[in-house]
Amino acid sequence: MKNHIKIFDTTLRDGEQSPGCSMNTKEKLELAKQLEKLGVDVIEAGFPAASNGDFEAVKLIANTLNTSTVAGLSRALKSDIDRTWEAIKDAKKPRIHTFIATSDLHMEYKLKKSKEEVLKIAVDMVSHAKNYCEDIEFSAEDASRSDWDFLCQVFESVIKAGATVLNIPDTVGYTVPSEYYDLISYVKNNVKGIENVDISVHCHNDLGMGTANSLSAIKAGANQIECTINGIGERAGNTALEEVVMAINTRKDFFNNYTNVNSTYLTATSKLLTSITGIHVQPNKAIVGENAFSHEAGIHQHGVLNNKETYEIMTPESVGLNKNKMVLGKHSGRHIFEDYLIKSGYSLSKNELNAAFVKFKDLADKKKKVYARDIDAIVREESIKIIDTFYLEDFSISTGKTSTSSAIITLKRGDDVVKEVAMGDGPIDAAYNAILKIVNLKLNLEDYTINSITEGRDAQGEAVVKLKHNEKIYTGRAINTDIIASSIEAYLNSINKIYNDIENLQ
Ligand SMILES: CC(=O)SCCNC(=O)CCNC(=O)[C@H](O)C(C)(C)COP(=O)(O)OP(=O)(O)OC[C@H]1O[C@@H](n2cnc3c(N)ncnc32)[C@H](O)[C@@H]1OP(=O)(O)O
Ligand SMILES: CC(C)C(=O)C(=O)O
Ligand SMILES: [Mg+2]
Repeated sequence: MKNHIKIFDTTLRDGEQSPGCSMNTKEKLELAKQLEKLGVDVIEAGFPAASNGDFEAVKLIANTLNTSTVAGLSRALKSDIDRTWEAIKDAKKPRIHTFIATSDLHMEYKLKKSKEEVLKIAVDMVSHAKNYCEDIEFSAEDASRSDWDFLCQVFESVIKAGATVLNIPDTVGYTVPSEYYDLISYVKNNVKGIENVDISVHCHNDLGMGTANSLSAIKAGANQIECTINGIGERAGNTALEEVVMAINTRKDFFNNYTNVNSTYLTATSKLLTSITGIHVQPNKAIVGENAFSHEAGIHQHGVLNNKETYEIMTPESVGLNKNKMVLGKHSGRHIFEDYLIKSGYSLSKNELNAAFVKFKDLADKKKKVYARDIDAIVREESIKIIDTFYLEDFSISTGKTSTSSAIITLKRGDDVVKEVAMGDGPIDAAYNAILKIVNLKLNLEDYTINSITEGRDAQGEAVVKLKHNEKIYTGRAINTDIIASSIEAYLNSINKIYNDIENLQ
């Protein structure tokens, strides 16, 4: 029997506590809806007593969501709990989450209270919250640095007072996996009534062990993980949701657990958070980093070309990405280089390929990034076979919000100059339709992308166009600060490769 691990997302509360991650009501609601779509069990929407703005955001989220439980955080203080209930009372599934610190350090210096006082406050406030709501989570802040027996005493008492979820936070990211495993096991074995409540863990990343500690805790019997998208949160952040979900999915053999999260929405959710906060994910971040499914090393690329499982433990599709990325660089080998050239529509002899590969390696030694245009230049040098049939002489585009786009394209073929006009769904489509009238080919546009490869208002846009002709894919590329020009040139580049093949066959 597999066990359900509940995912408690606190991006909107602990995540929002990261410097620079404050969100307004509209942004919080948008993210909350995405988290519900992602399938998280509990969304901690905020700390209603923190500000009127947070109160309104939590209330709006509570009134909008349908399937996820909506939790609001409160100190162990009547006024905080009252304010939280006011915000979440209309939720389909409301939860009051209240907390108080149990470590000697926090009790002495922060709360200035004795153990007995803290125990009483915890019980009284859980009882107070229970008057409002059935679902009550109690967190013992700084649990991992607390006296274990005192912690058990507090937990046993709050269960009697009505707590339905016990959270054992590693508030300052201090613990390590085996110690945390022992702590969860100790609590499980020494708290009466614990079998009737959920055991939750909430880890921070100060030593980079948030995910490892959370996973170790579920091995010890925890059944709720508190986490955030992209791992944002206080200081070095919280356990990253995408990491625990994919670890549980990927290592079913080890954990024998499942979550309700639809992992194919992970990338979209991560990107939504980045677009709201403006805080980018590091490229080597597990699951959602730009390099998480990229390969640059030749030995790896060769393995992946033969069987992706050689170097990919999960598929890019399973996290909502289209495909992996093969980066051509100084560590790449002949197999991937040849594969790239074939997919780009080049047909080189063995000797040409070898010579181009040597030049590519020399260039990669000098440049940090080798772009497609660099490889095009190398290949063109090596293979005089690719001769442009068509040159772009001129273009003129007319487009607007309410008018249909039209394009006039002038191409040169040898000494002939041909001009055509066409309409289209947008300027690029109009331009491509005009070119098609001139080149007289039956083509299928398989893919079109435009990316900026430099920064600023004068950024260079690289257009990549994949055309299918007679079952073969031809990739055209072009770079220009004018993205319409680069789009037209990339299309022509692809067409010239097709013509090149046609002429070679004759
Ligand atoms: C580990 C965590 O992430 S805990 C959550 C942390 N999140 C936040 O703090 C964000 C929201 N916080 C806030 O907006 C503000 O801190 C507020 C509104 C909650 C309180 O603001 P203020 O009243 O100005 O107090 P301030 O933040 O300076 O100090 C905290 C007070 O709460 C007390 N306190 C701290 N934790 C708790 C608790 N769990 N239960 C009861 N009281 C607590 C402190 O002892 C201190 O009390 P004092 O004012 O009597 O000395
Ligand atoms: C409020 C609690 C759960 C918390 O964020 C922590 O202890 O880190
Ligand atoms: Mg926290």
